[in-house]
Amino acid sequence: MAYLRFILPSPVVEKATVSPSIFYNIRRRILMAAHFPLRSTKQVRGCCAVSESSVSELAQETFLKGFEEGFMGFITGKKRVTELAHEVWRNIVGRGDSVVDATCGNGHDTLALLQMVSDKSGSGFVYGIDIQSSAIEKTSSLLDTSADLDQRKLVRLFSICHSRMEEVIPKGATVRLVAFNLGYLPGGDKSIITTPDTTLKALQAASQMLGSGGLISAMVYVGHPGGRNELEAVETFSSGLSPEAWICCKFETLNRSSGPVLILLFKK
Ligand SMILES: C[S@@+](CC[C@H](N)C(=O)[O-])C[C@H]1O[C@@H](n2cnc3c(N)ncnc32)[C@H](O)[C@@H]1O
Repeated sequence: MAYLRFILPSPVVEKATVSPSIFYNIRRRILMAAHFPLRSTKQVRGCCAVSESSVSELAQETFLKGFEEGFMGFITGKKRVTELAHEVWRNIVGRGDSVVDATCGNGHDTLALLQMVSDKSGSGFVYGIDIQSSAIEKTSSLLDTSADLDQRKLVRLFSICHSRMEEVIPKGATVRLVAFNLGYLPGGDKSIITTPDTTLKALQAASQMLGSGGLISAMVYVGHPGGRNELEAVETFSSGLSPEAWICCKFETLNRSSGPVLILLFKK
C-alpha cells in the first residue's frame, strides 16, 4: 500500500490512495474530487498499490488533458466543441463502464466511446442507437475496421428511435454516459432528423438510467430549420432538473450564432 499526495488546483484533495483496479478510473475520481469537495475524500481514498510516479503522472495528465487541452483549446479556438465533448467524456467514463450513444450516425462517437470503456477483461459496453438502419450499418463497418475483435464484441447496435432506449438497454444496467449528437446524418438524408418530442422522451429515459456521477451530453446544432426549437426543448428539460441532484451547463459560442451548443447534465 502506498499513500499518495496530490497537489491539485483545488485545496480539496490533499491525499489519496488508489488500487490497480481503479487505475483507469483515477482520472475521473481525482477530477470529481476536485469539483465536489464533500464527496472528495470518500471517492478518492480507498485502496492503493500503483506506483506514486504513475499516479502523479496521471494526475498531471488529468489536468492537462481535461482542462488545458479541452477547455482552453475550445475557448481559444484551437479545438472544436465536439473535441471538448470527447475530453469531458474521457474524464467521466472509465474502463468497464456502460455507455449509450443515442445517435450513432457515422459511428465516430461510438468508436470514441468504445475506446474509453473497453478493457482487457471484456467488461464495459457501448449501446449504440440510431433510427436509420443505414447509420447503424455505417457505424458497424467503422467499428469493424477500427476496433479489434475483442473490443467489437462490447458494442450492441440498435436501429430504433432513442426515445425507446429503455427497451434495448438491459434493465438495471448502470449507465455512465448517454451521448446525443442531434440533427441529421452528415452526408445522409437531411429529412431524417432528431425532433424535440422524441429527444425529450429520450432525455427523460436517459436521466432515469444514468447512475450517480454519470453524464448526459447533448450536442445541439442550431444552424438548420428546427434546430433552435430543439435547443429550446433541451434547455427547458435541463433547467427543470433539480439542482440538488443535477448540475446542468451549456457551452455556446456567443458570436457564432449557428455554432453547435454543448449541453452537459451531470448527475450528482
Ligand atoms: C448528427 S448525426 C450523429 C453523428 C454521430 N454521432 C457521429 O459520430 O457520426 C444525428 C443522427 O441522429 C439520428 N437520429 C435522428 N432521429 C433519431 C431518433 N429519433 N432516434 C435515434 N437516432 C435518430 C440520425 O439518423 C443521425 O444519424
